Amino acid sequence: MDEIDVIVIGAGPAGESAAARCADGGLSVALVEQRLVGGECLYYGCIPSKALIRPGDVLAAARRVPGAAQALTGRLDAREAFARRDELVGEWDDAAQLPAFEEKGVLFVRGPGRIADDRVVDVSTSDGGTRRLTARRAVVLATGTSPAIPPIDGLRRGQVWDNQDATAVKELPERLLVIGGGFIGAEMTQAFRRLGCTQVTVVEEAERLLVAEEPFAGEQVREAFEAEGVDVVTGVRVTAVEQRDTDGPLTATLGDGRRVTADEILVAVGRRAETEGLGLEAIGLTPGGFVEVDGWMRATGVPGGWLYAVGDCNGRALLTHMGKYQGRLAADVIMGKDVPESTTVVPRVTFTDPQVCAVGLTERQARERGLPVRTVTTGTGDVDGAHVLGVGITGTCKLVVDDDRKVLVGATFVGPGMQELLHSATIAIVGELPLATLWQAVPPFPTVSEVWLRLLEAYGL
Ligand SMILES: Cc1cc2nc3c(=O)[nH]c(=O)nc-3n(C[C@H](O)[C@H](O)[C@H](O)COP(=O)(O)OP(=O)(O)OC[C@H]3O[C@@H](n4cnc5c(N)ncnc54)[C@H](O)[C@@H]3O)c2cc1C
Ligand SMILES: NC(=O)c1ccc[n+]([C@@H]2O[C@H](COP(=O)([O-])OP(=O)(O)OC[C@H]3O[C@@H](n4cnc5c(N)ncnc54)[C@H](O)[C@@H]3O)[C@@H](O)[C@H]2O)c1
Repeated sequence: MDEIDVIVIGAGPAGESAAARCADGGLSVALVEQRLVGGECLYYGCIPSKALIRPGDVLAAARRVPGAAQALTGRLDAREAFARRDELVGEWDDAAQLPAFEEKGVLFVRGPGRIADDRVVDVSTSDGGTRRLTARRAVVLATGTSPAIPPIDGLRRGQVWDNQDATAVKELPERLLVIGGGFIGAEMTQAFRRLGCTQVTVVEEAERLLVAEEPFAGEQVREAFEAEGVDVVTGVRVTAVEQRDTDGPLTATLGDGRRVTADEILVAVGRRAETEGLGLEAIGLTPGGFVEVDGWMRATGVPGGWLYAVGDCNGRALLTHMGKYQGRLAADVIMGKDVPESTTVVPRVTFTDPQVCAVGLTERQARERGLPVRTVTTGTGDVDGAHVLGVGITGTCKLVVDDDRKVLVGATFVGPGMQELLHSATIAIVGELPLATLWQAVPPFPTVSEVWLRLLEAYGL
């Protein structure tokens, strides 16, 4: 029996960050992973998806620049893009990830972990045995999520693509149907169209793409998609899927009677927590759902405060950076540091073109909370920095202001390549900086960050 300070189950970004910080703080740590160290993010999420998006983004950026555009005479080479993706995901091998943990003295155990009792974790090992680990201080769950499969007539897991199939693609389908126009659906729709699919259709049941963001965001992304030849269907569900021959095309029937035939269907309708088979019932929790945590990542309803849940598996914010933040936070709490409870300010970037970069509350969310809201908007393409970047840059930037306190509670920037601008808004919101102070933060000329100036002027500064 191994006795250790902290056991982390799941070595995705959240588990990795919890384990690394505990080890850096001098605790003994065991990291348990059933598949690959790096998790969904590194092998089937953030990294491969961004690798597939990047070539099309660079080409689109160059096309906006007269002089550079004329140099673009060839076509995007999907095979080279796949090769670069393979390199970035380390050929789906985690050998390069392990040394960093070994150097920190982390005990790495490969196999599915399961809670057997309070502070006790059993890991099934490849030789058919079980290794029992006991935690002196804490067990941290970081087991992530898996794709949800919607109840659609005829649709079976395995017959359609999920995020793992899409991000590991080797052969481009001619026709792709994407079910779900959220983060994954929107990003992959455009990536596959730009990689060379001749027909891409995205079907979103809500009234617009990226429905959780400001309404103009989904509308502007839709316009861009349609201009690139994507068929965008919103406010409609897929009701049935049929496939005559295994490996043959699939035909989807939509709620409005339309039928769409495609060579592959990507299902991207959200995630479910990977908490089945974890032994949660042994400690009085319900398996299968997200593990509810308090502001310090401690699982609620578990006496003794020894169980933590970080990253996707607690359902708070299904994003790598938030999972890593929660991992650091949990580690600090386990080490007895006096730390404030988790921030609720979540920055998010949808890597479409135009990108949708948002942080904090949308106007609707702020109003629902009863805040005294005032909003200001400006055109992303209206500043000199955007003119210098290229022609035809469009999009909208918006601030949501708490008008009593004169501080920001939300911000959205839509436009190409806006991701690096977002952190300025995150700092303003987390720091609760008064607008009068933001007015003193002078954006350099000629950069797109001048949208800050326009927004504050629109507010009356
Ligand atoms: C296509 C796609 C693109 C994305 N793009 C972005 C992006 O650009 N930016 C962003 O911030 N987020 C993005 N995300 C979301 C991001 O991938 C997740 O938020 C992130 O991976 C969550 O990290 P995690 O550590 O909580 O879980 P995961 O990365 O899912 O890792 C969990 C790990 O736990 C392991 N595990 C599960 N159960 C057990 C068990 N019983 N025993 C041992 N090990 C176990 C799993 O094998 C896995 O390795 C994307 C997701 C997808 C699907
Ligand atoms: N750039 C990023 O940070 C990034 C990229 C990809 C994924 N992610 C993370 O991964 C998570 C999962 O992504 P996702 O796109 O699967 O989920 P999502 O919640 O972002 O979007 C799912 C969409 O599917 C729609 N939907 C649900 N059922 C449907 C149905 N039957 N037919 C048609 N539409 C349906 C929903 O209305 C929603 O718009 C996200 O929550 C996000 O946090 C982040």
